[in-house]
Amino acid sequence: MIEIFAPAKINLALHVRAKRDDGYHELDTIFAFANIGDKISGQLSSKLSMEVHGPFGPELMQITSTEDNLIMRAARKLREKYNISLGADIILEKALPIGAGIGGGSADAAAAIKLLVKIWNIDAKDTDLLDVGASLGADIPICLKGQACRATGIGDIFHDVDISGLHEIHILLVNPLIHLATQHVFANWDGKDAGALIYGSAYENAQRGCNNLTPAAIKLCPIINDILNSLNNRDNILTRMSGSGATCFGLYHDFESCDAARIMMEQKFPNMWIRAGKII
Ligand SMILES: C[C@](O)(CO)[C@H](O)COP(=O)(O)OP(=O)(O)OC[C@H]1O[C@@H](n2ccc(N)nc2=O)[C@H](O)[C@@H]1O
Ligand SMILES: Nc1ncnc2c1ncn2[C@@H]1O[C@H](COP(=O)(O)OP(=O)(O)OP(=O)(O)O)[C@@H](O)[C@H]1O
Repeated sequence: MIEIFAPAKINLALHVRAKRDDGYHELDTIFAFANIGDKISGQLSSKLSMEVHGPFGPELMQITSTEDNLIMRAARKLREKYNISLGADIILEKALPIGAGIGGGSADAAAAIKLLVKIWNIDAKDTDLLDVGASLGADIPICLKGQACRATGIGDIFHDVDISGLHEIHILLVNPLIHLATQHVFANWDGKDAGALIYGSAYENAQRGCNNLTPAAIKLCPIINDILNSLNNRDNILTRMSGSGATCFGLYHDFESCDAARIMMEQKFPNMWIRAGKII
């Protein structure tokens, strides 16, 4: 059995710049990952199958059939592209909330691609795998890359950026357990270009940037505003929403401040999904 971690994707800054003719939006974003995520494991088999477990497993099975799961879609694409007749038994441990702006499905698809490349012993070029990922979702290429960076295009053109200091940062994720559909949030964007992220390092871009999908997400899910206000205090480096929401995050220099914020948020919002971890 091989196991691959599928970490939550965090947009430390997300600048939506323009709507393209194909309906997608040009972005400028700083991606990072947290040590909080799903787990995908699997082994070689004659058929392709998947099981879903974990706290968000039942919800995922209710809204998405196994065949439509991004993991199975990625597996079928790989089999077609590399002419593979083997199968695999895949197990997803779903720990990330669904439709949460932290790329859960994208992280799973990327982890499944990595897993199956190993199980099926595929001699694949990284660029070809990125193409397979991109054909399934805008966030999958960055989840395949799995490293903090700046991205433009629809989030698929990567730029080197100084990421020093990021790995020491503690992060608190807070999700109200309200599913926000990415396309609805984009449809409510105010159309104002937030500009390019040209402030230097990833850390500086995070501090000086913003997430200009936040007003659109708050319109659809007003409690995001309460979460952001509660997270925002003098002990943290930054408070922001990730992606199209509704997950918000606080960044902290040390474990103690992050843990104190976790306890405070758990008392205030006992029914929300709240996790403390680190940027990886
Ligand atoms: C907002 C982000 O989370 C930031 O990382 C991502 O760009 C979203 O990536 P994703 O969920 O993988 O997106 P996809 O599954 O490809 O697209 C879902 C929907 O989001 C909208 N979408 C997505 C990405 C993008 N750059 N512009 C868009 O307008 C489109 O309406 C699309 O139909
Ligand atoms: N393995 C999976 N995990 C989660 N969602 C999946 C998965 N496979 C398919 N989906 C579908 O994808 C939709 C988006 O889920 P996901 O959790 O990736 O959203 P998200 O966190 O908002 O993503 P992003 O941050 O990339 O916009 C779900 O509504 C679900 O129907």
